[in-house]
Amino acid sequence: MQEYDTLNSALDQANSGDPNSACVAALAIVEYDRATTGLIKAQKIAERRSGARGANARKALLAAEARLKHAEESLSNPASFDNAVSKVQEMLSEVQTALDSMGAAAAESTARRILLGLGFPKETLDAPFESLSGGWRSRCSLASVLLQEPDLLILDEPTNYLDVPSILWLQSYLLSLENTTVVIVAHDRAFLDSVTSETIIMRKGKLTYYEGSISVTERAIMKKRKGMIRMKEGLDRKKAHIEKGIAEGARMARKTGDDKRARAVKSKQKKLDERFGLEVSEKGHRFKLNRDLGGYHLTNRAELTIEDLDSLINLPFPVPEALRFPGALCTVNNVSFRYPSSDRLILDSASLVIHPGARVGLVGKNGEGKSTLVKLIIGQLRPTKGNIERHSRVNIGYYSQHSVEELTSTAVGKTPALAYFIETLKERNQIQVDEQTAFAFLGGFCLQGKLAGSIPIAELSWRTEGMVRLALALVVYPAPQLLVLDEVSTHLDMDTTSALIKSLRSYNGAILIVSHDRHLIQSVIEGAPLIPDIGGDGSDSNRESDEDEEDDYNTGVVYRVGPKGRVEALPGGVDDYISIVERRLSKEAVG
Ligand SMILES: Nc1ncnc2c1ncn2[C@@H]1O[C@H](COP(=O)(O)OP(=O)(O)OP(=O)(O)O)[C@@H](O)[C@H]1O
Repeated sequence: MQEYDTLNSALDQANSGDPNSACVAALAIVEYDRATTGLIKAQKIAERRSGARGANARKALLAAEARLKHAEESLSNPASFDNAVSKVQEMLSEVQTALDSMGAAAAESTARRILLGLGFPKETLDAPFESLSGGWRSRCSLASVLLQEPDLLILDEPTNYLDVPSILWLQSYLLSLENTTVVIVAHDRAFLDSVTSETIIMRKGKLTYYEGSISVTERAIMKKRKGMIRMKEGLDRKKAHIEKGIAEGARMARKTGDDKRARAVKSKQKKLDERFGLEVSEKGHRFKLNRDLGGYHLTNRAELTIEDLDSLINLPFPVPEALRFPGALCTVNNVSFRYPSSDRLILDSASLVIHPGARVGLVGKNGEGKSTLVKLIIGQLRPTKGNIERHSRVNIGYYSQHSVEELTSTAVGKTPALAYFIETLKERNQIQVDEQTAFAFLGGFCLQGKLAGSIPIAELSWRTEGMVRLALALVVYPAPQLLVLDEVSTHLDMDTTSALIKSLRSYNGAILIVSHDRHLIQSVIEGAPLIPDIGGDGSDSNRESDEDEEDDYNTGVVYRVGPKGRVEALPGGVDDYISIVERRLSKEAVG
């Protein structure tokens, strides 16, 4: 403490007078203080100890006395004082240069701007890091990486735990970095589409490079694949026609003993064997095997192979039974809510109706009350004011944000997925399911073989993803008429999210989704294409990639759970919400 006091008073001197002398004096005094403390300690030890240990202690005492003498000399000797001053000056100028190059003067204000952009409330900016929860700590780490403005910025799933306002802020921040190359691993399609211009897809251990964002890339792959399929169909028809001609010619040659015809047939067969296959190269010109494909080839044409792009993931959702009695599944009438432990009104006079087969999306900033509204809808919480009516026969399936955490609890984590699935369905839904059926069902969710039968849940190699699939399988197995999904895509990769979107789009039951994933809401609730048309030319070739899209998709309503507990339907859906947020962000940037 004494040393800090010395340094602090030196700092005061530095601010008011000669900084160099003050620094050197401070360092010399600190050294003198240390030496004095060391000497006192050494004296005490030497007094207490006898024998060999006492001799050692006395040696240490002599050393301490020597250090003290040296420190006293350096305080009084003008030559070493000057030497120290020039060394300190050198150090100070190096530090100053480094600080200038880092933009240190503006560092604090930039750090505050980044933290606010990533959603930190003003009052938490100066709170100790240890006091932050896990989600806020990750945001803080992201902020510190952004602050460094490196030449190469690698971000692994930066949008996890970020809400839409923070994601939009991050998008514009990344786009503003002129001298930084950014490499992003992410599953948020809308985010990737807005910030990336090149895509590397890793599949089956192979990396393939593409120009354009993920959606541009996927549309291009689909288009190329469609072209290949058409070409293959044409070739197959042509081949069948030639083969028929050859068979006919050979039959006639045999019947008439016509050698000339037999030779012509043989030549046709040779041509078919050697020169049949791919006719157009990737660049669009006429395909020549020896020019367009490296290596030695026995034939002149390459076999036309069409890569199977269909995702291996397929989440089979059972079909819910229609309710025999008509009526809404859930009606929220003027509901207000506050937690008993708090004064804050989380929801104020909220109203909404969910009809059978409806699509409902909830968007809003972190902490605005989306999950609270969901818990009221499913009956886990009761309104403080107003009322909620539920259809008397409705079966509700609820995937909570905490489903994965529940599965990591020690007791559950030791159980294999299959046993947990059977047991939980029995407990939660009074559904008895036999092993074979459960095994087959989990297989559809990529929990096959040992992954389902013997490996404990906590030891699954792709743990979180596997747990989301298990939790989801449990929620959809009873085929609920109302499926409620709160932040289901946070831990899913893009292939699984796409499979989930497909399953949800064809689900007959009503769906309520809470998500910060704009694409998930837009494609499930608003019926937007599975792969957005970023180019926007709307040509037939682009439509071709939407083979799974239905023209008469039952589009739904997106509600914003906003400030002061208000819940409002957004006529323009997610786009409206994005505009609201962008307006706020640009106001804040000006302010
Ligand atoms: N059991 C509780 N007791 C008191 N306050 C709570 C409780 N649960 C949640 N809250 C508070 O209620 C507010 C709304 O929380 P809620 O989880 O509904 O927000 P959210 O919009 O779903 O947020 P997120 O996007 O982060 O999931 C938050 O400020 C939260 O801290």
